[in-house]
Amino acid sequence: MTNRILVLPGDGIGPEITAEAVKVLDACYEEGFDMELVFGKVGGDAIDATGVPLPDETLKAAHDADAILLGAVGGPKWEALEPREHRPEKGLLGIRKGLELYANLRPAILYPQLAEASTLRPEVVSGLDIMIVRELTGDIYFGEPRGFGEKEDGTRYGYNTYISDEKEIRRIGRTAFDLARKRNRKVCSVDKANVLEASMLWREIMNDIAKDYPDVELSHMYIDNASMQLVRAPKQFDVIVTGNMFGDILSDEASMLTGSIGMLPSASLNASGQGMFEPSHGSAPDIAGQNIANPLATILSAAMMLRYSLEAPELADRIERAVGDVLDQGLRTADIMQEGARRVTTSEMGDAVVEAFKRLK
Ligand SMILES: NC(=O)C1=CN([C@@H]2O[C@H](COP(=O)(O)OP(=O)(O)OC[C@H]3O[C@@H](n4cnc5c(N)ncnc54)[C@H](O)[C@@H]3O)[C@@H](O)[C@H]2O)C=CC1
Ligand SMILES: CC(C)CC(=O)C(=O)O
Ligand SMILES: [Mg+2]
Repeated sequence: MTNRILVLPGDGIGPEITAEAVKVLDACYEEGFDMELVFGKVGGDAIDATGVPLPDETLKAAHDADAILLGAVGGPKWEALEPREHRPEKGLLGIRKGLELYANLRPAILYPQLAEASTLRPEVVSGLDIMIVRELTGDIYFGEPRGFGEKEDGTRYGYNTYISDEKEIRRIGRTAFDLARKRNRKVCSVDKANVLEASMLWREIMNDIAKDYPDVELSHMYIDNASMQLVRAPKQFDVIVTGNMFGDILSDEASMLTGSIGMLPSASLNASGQGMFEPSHGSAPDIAGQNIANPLATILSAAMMLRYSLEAPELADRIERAVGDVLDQGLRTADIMQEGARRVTTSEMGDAVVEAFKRLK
């Protein structure tokens, strides 16, 4: 069966990094992986072409695809655009919601070759392998009402609603516990249940789910403490399960433990296993167009796509080994550059991964 992959390069460094992941997918194709790539527009790229960040055509193509590979969206060109529903980020959120991609998996794995690139001492991070499970279609990013208002005295305000419902909490909780069973059987649920009602319900439901998983250890941590613990002693964590906003922030923090945000891939899955795969970072406008961005997070996201949505785990393993191989060779983009290593461009890094992939049959 032909695997239909929708590629959405997006904005900023998006086109540069997705091009490198596509090279790796092409190498899979050359070895018999049956796929068809379809290209589409989202974010600022779509706004420039059609006036909206998520054209109907893109959403339909997303529904029709077996998996989606996305670069990143957003940038200064569109950040003050009105109406705000038409800003690039709404295109990304629209796909997540439209396909009900509620389970965002963000693995923070330290490649041993990058121990020196981590912001923490090697002994604190060596062997680091955390799975952050972030709820992706609820929380304050989607809660209504939201908007701006004005008080009687003329003071303006902005407001959002943090709402978590039982169904959403249960399904993401189960995702986390199921994953923990395949790992080290430890789930840490991160919330702010000392202050927020939405978090109090979250914690109650997590405790309830835990009754079905007596073999998995559940702990709870407040988000402020978790942010601190993640840089104090990150190896205490196995699976972290948390809400949309806390997970967004914690995963960027965790990325620095692995050397760079350019190393952190992600999978966003729905109940039928369909998924969107994208690096955890944004469109990096500060380095866009210079061929210096790290494409490895996107290449590793393509590997997650092969593992989680397209039933080709052996190709996923091989891509991950190829990434290890290029790091062994001492090849580094600017963000993970180390003394004695060889600095390479975005496209040189992609070429090197393809070369290693072909060699590591
Ligand atoms: N999934 C998405 O499409 C996301 C989009 N955004 C959007 O991206 C734009 C920029 O947001 P920022 O807050 O600056 O976050 P960002 O993640 O784009 O960049 C933060 C910093 O990390 C660096 N960086 C990011 N990816 C890199 C890579 N692959 N290689 C080397 N360095 C890398 C950037 O150069 C920058 O210094 C905004 O419009 C934001 O809304 C932000 C996060 C996620
Ligand atoms: C548009 C943002 C919510 C995207 C983001 O920062 C993320 O998913 O990490
Ligand atoms: Mg983010």
